[in-house]
Amino acid sequence: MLTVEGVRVRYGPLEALHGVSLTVAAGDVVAVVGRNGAGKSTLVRAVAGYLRPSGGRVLWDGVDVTRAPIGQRAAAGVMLIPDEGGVFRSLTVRENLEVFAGAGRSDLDEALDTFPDLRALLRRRAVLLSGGEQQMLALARALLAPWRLLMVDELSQGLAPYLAARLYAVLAELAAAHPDRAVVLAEPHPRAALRFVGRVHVLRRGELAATASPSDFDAATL
Ligand SMILES: Nc1ncnc2c1ncn2[C@@H]1O[C@H](COP(=O)(O)OP(=O)(O)OP(=O)(O)O)[C@@H](O)[C@H]1O
Repeated sequence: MLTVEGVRVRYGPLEALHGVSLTVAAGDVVAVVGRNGAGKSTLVRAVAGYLRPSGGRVLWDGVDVTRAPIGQRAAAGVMLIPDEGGVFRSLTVRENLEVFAGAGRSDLDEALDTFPDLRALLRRRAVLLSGGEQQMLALARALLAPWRLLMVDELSQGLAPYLAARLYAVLAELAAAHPDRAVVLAEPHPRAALRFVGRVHVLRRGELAATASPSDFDAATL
């Protein structure tokens, strides 16, 4: 489904990714781990189209989308929840969900059934939500879009461990229920995510340093 081939990304004079290659197949739930600054966010942003690689290729269903705009990739099912969550802070919870559900679609039940805590918050502005509630809203919104590849950058950031575990479990269940879908978790602190993923890609200083099964993954390799 996704093939990343030798992708390089530069920020001005700094090259943050030095030719990273990996694949994600339908049904996969994978973690991309690495220390702060290793290049995790850069990689998922390049896949989603927020950043233009300076080298290499991103293939989606075999089609070269390296230079395709974000909207075109999103329409094809490639979705990123960025590390700042990406919710519209001045809109209410309901409005945030409706924007993503698309014109004419009023059925928010699928997302609200998955995150029932949001039902009581529908009229609250996103800016007033706690960090955990904002993460739930960001994920709930993503569920309303027609995603096939969902990448979440630092899902566990600022969350209580029980809540992070619940959100990982929701994503893993969604991937299991829809074998044509895949989930990529970019995580600096991978321990809590490991039991939900089938594979771990370790990024180190902009390079893919290792790929391991969660049981073989050794945090010392970070
Ligand atoms: N907008 C930017 N301008 C310049 N350099 C950047 C920019 N964004 C990231 N970098 C640099 O690129 C490298 C990779 O950063 P990136 O954010 O991808 O790492 P990360 O693994 O996601 O880290 P973290 O876990 O801290 O989010 C780092 O050296 C970082 O300083």
